[in-house]
Amino acid sequence: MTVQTQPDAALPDPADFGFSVIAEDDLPPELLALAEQVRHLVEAVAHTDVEREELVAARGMVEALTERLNARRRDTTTVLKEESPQARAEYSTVINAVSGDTNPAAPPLSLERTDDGLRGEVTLSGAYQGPPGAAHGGWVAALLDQALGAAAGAAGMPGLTANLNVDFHEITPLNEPLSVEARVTGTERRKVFVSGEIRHNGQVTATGTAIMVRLAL
Ligand SMILES: CCCCCCCCCC(=O)SCCNC(=O)CCNC(=O)[C@H](O)C(C)(C)COP(=O)(O)OP(=O)(O)OC[C@H]1O[C@@H](n2cnc3c(N)ncnc32)[C@H](O)[C@@H]1OP(=O)(O)O
Repeated sequence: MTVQTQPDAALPDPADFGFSVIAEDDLPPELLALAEQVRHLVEAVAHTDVEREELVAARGMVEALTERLNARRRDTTTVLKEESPQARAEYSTVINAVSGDTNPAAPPLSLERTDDGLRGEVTLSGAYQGPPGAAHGGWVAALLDQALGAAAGAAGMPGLTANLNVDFHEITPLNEPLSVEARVTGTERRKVFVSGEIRHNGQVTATGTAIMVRLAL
């Protein structure tokens, strides 16, 4: 198996598939701030134990706010074009469940290039709980899936996850900074082999490997 990258000119352009493409500058900072505030709201709703009258009042406010925000909606499939320091264009969905800055459901995980792949930090709030005090395994897998897929994309080989294996070595704690790393380990025709891990305080909590199948051009 060999690790190869391809020139930018050969990378698929999402616009060719009919998707709307926007740049980072097109996302107003006010939207990022709103999404962050709503993450706090979700965490508060998940944990609140206030009186029923307060719950009814809060629901009314959130209902009114939902109506205001729905006045103008972005297409779900909108793609974000990011210019990396190396000037290679990278693409991701704006409303990405794991890394979407404007998606309040996303933790969000943001990744940066390292010598051999990508690395990022993320903290999962109590809203991502599975067992008491620990992250839900599905979300641990989602962090790895995103990082592994992004590592293939950052290496010039964007694709879809065909197979994902996750080993859970320790519980992944909530409300603690986690580091996520991923890299390409090999290629075979359209298959891109990737591996990665999540660490808390340097201790590996979960490892993952995946096969990404490159988009057929
Ligand atoms: C843009 C960059 C940033 C993106 C970051 C996003 C991260 C998030 C990643 C995701 O969550 S992706 C969403 C979850 N994945 C999917 O929804 C994929 C659904 N499956 C498919 O669409 C197709 O099955 C797939 C594109 C993966 C493969 O179909 P193809 O018809 O294009 O491929 P084909 O069947 O010809 O197989 C190509 C190679 O992959 C191999 N392969 C296919 N499925 C496999 C599988 N499940 N396990 C192992 N190998 C598999 C297959 O054997 C073959 O290997 P060989 O070259 O050795 O012959």
